[in-house]
Amino acid sequence: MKISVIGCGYLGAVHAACMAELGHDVVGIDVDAAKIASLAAGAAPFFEPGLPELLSSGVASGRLRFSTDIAEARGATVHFVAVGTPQKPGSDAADLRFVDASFEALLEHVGPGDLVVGKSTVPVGTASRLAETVEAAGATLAWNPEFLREGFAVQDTISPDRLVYGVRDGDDTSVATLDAVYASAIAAETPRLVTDYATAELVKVAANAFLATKISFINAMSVVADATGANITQLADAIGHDARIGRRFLNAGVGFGGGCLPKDIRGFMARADELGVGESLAFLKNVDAINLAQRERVVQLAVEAAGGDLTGTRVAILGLAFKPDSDDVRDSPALDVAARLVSLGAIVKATDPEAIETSRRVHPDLDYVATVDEAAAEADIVVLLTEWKQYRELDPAELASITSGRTIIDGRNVLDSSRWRGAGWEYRGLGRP
Ligand SMILES: NC(=O)c1ccc[n+]([C@@H]2O[C@H](COP(=O)([O-])OP(=O)(O)OC[C@H]3O[C@@H](n4cnc5c(N)ncnc54)[C@H](O)[C@@H]3O)[C@@H](O)[C@H]2O)c1
Ligand SMILES: O=c1ccn([C@@H]2O[C@H](COP(=O)(O)OP(=O)(O)O[C@H]3O[C@H](CO)[C@@H](O)[C@H](O)[C@H]3O)[C@@H](O)[C@H]2O)c(=O)[nH]1
Repeated sequence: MKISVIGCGYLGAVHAACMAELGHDVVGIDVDAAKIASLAAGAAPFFEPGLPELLSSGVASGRLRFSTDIAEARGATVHFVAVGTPQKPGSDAADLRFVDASFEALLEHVGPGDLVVGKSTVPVGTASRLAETVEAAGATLAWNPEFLREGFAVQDTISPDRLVYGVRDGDDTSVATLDAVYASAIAAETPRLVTDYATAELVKVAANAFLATKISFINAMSVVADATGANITQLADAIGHDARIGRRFLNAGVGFGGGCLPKDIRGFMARADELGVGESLAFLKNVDAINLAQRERVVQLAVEAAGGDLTGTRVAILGLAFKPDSDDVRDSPALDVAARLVSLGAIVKATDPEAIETSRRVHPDLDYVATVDEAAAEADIVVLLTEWKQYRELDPAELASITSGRTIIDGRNVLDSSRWRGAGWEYRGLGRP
């Protein structure tokens, strides 16, 4: 099939490359000329495992092209829209200006019978509004929310755990078109749910709200664990054995960040307010507040370790990305904590395997170093904030040979506390006695 993908960021670039991998003829379009130049050369403009291989093979095969010219969408029959929907400046609501602009530009180039497919995460009600303009242009709209996780984006796109198609009632043609797009997943019997627009939009934000709630639940438990000497990891293991609860997304730590969970729960609350049902989502305010408080807890652990005043204390920060296997620092708890420690007078050296350049764009003032050794040299306190594999596997004895202090703050609760204590370190986690 001939496919266009409008918006080639963390979602769209992966989607375009995966669609080409599945055998489709794909053009990816973005207004960011630098991003398109990189993609057109077969190089990933951000870190995502598996993406470089798909880009280079797709571009080499001729099945994958990139352009800044929206007119290149002409000729495709399925058009995915994957532009950003960030938080509106000064508000909790989603900013739809990129969605509106991309639809306006795209609709000048769609043909009769084309299918426009919304992938961006949008406030419920957006699709039915956009459907009118799409239909006026002779095309049809479907909303097909995306559930991929950064770090696993390629596998999540090729083999999703479910597909959701939001379509007009009885629109079997769009369902058949999407089934053809996702033929390999359909053949693998991936659950596929056909819904109306509103349900498809809500499925997406409800899923993220649930995940955020699960993380804040365990983080709230970690506060109680700290107050009682209980161990949050054992608690999570124990409740996680209950299949109704499940162990995944019960890792207490510095909390959730990224370009999705934080802004999606806020956008969901803002939309619910507009709909007059804000009270029903009031609990999400606590989810957000608990999450942000985790960052402060880590900062306080550092203040305590420094004897009450961080002025002049040398702190090594390990990890800046919002999660491992990503260079994304949008709303990253790690980068936020690093900046707060600096503002409290600490002398911070920060490192990350992939996220230094992206961090530098947000906080050019921070002192970035390439390796753990450089960050930890002479440090009084070491703070682990993103659980990259290489940080989880750190050898406490080796690290002790280069640091001045012996305090490790495990902001992700991933280190073996007895091993670190056994090697002479003061170990501090969140809810870990
Ligand atoms: N990142 C994820 O893991 C993920 C997963 C599921 C859903 N989503 C949703 O997908 C959407 C995109 O997220 P993202 O993380 O890829 O954002 P992003 O900021 O990385 O990418 C958005 C891209 O859209 C481009 N763009 C903006 N206006 C445009 C226009 N008029 N025409 C063409 N391109 C335009 C930008 O230049 C940018 O490259 C959001 O709604 C997000 O909530 C993201
Ligand atoms: O037990 C856990 C699990 C995750 N996190 C944090 O939660 C954040 C989000 O993690 P994750 O959900 O794995 O990453 P994303 O790539 O942001 O993916 C989420 O957001 C995407 C965009 O909407 C959705 O498509 C995905 O389904 C949804 O998981 C990260 O900061 C993690 O460190 C925790 O603190 N504890």
